[in-house]
Amino acid sequence: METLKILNASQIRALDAFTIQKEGISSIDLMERACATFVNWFGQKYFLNTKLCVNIFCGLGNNGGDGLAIARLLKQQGFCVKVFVVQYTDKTSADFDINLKRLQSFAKVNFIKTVNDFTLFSEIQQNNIIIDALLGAGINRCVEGILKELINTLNETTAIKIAVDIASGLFMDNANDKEDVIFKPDFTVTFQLPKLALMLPQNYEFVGEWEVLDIGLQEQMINELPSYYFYTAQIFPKHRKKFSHKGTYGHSLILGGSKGMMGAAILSAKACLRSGVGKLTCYVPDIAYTIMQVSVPEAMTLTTSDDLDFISTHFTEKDFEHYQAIAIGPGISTHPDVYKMLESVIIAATNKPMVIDADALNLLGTEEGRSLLKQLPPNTILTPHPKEFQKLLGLTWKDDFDKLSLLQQFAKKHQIFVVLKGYQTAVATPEGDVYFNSTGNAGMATAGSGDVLTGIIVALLAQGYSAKEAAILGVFKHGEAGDLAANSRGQMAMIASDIIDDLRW
Ligand SMILES: NC(=O)C1=CN([C@@H]2O[C@H](COP(=O)(O)OP(=O)(O)OC[C@H]3O[C@@H](n4cnc5c(N)ncnc54)[C@H](O)[C@@H]3O)[C@@H](O)[C@H]2O)[C@@H](O)CC1
Ligand SMILES: [K+]
Repeated sequence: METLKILNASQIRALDAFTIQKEGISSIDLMERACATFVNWFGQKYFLNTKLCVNIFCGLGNNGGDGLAIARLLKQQGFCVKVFVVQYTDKTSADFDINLKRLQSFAKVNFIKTVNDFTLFSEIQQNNIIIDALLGAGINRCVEGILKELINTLNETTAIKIAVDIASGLFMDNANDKEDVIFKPDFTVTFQLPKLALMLPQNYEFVGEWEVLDIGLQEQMINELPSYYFYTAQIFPKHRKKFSHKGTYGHSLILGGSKGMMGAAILSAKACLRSGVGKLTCYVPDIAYTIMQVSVPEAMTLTTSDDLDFISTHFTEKDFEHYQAIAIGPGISTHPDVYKMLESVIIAATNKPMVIDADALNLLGTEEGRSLLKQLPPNTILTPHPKEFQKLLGLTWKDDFDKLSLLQQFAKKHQIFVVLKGYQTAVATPEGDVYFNSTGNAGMATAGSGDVLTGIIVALLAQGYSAKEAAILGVFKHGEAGDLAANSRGQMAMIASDIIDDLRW
């Protein structure tokens, strides 16, 4: 698994300083390296678009210093560049000063002191570019005064907007107030590592698409610095053995379905079979026996014998002895008898890897259900979307940073994995670590998509992947299949079955 560690602003400052000391370079050299990397990225993206004018807005600290260096390097590459420095204070950083001198020797720099000076850039057009180098990682309060006016004005333009390192005004490690004025970029180009602020849904319009540029900060220190947060960049499944047979890859049990909701169980079953499991048994209500047998011929089917619309069986440990992993939830309904069934499963599955989803989460998210949480076997995987997670908690959160911390506490308290679904799905571990997923798209916000994920995860569990591997890899491959489906037919046309069809291992 390849992950990028997410470090906070002060850790990144320490990392910068360590790199400078270790390599025996000066901070201005590191800035130059970062800016050259940025300009290389920019050149690859906009090389053919010679007509565009690049408007670079610089603050007075090192983010502003970056802006000045980027201006110089872009000008050297033949881009049309206009530079604006906002003089909101008298204080400048040393590297800002050096880069201002370097730039002024061959380019004009416009200074903005008051709103009246905004006429200097009034002609920014639709196909122009704005580079935001006003404030970066050094921000310690919300923006005010001339900076606020400027950011509001820039946000109203139709130009393509690019933030250097992080959008000006956006806090890296904690929540902004709703009223804060923040630059709204189309792209955030951030240095070395992703930042926590880029992971959270509430910041979406202040991030846009984002990309990390490797500026060669010291790997050794990145490895040593502690963090709870990781971004899953790439992850590979294990190889299958040549002399293996279906017994090698485990037997999954999916408990799912009720009248009118058999689709959920079928989607889970198909996704499970497409994810390398050796054998699959689906336990469904009596009324759904034929439906399951016809829809998923590869799966064995067991049923209740009570003629009911839902599964109300009371399971014991013995019922599960032939299975390596269990999934419960897709389409089971929230009937009180189903709650009793769920309770029996949780008690009987003490030593089985298990994934709990959908209606099973709704049942656990009731007053009565929450008391069952402490009985969950360690390492159980829960896959709630935010609404389900809110019910599981029995309380709501102030903002996404608060939600994240509640997620970590919840996973730690119950010693389980919680897959909080959404864009950049967050997988929380019993240690309180969080892995943000890098695959997936809004086309996956469609009925049945979660059932597919449950099927993938239970297949991985049955094959002997640890709960951590199954949750992180499952989420990653689910998103990857979603991206393939979106590429072939577009996000709006996607349905959950397309995600199954596009699973590639
Ligand atoms: N440290 C390094 O070696 C490197 C730093 N780099 C750049 O440096 C940036 C960080 O630079 P700085 O630490 O100088 O900080 P910034 O340039 O983000 O901010 C400058 C200063 O503005 C003040 N400030 C904070 N909040 C403010 C607000 N709301 N309104 C007005 N002023 C405010 C603070 O005194 C802060 O130090 C990074 O984001 C990155 O762009 C890159 O050049 C890569 C290398
Ligand atoms: K910025």
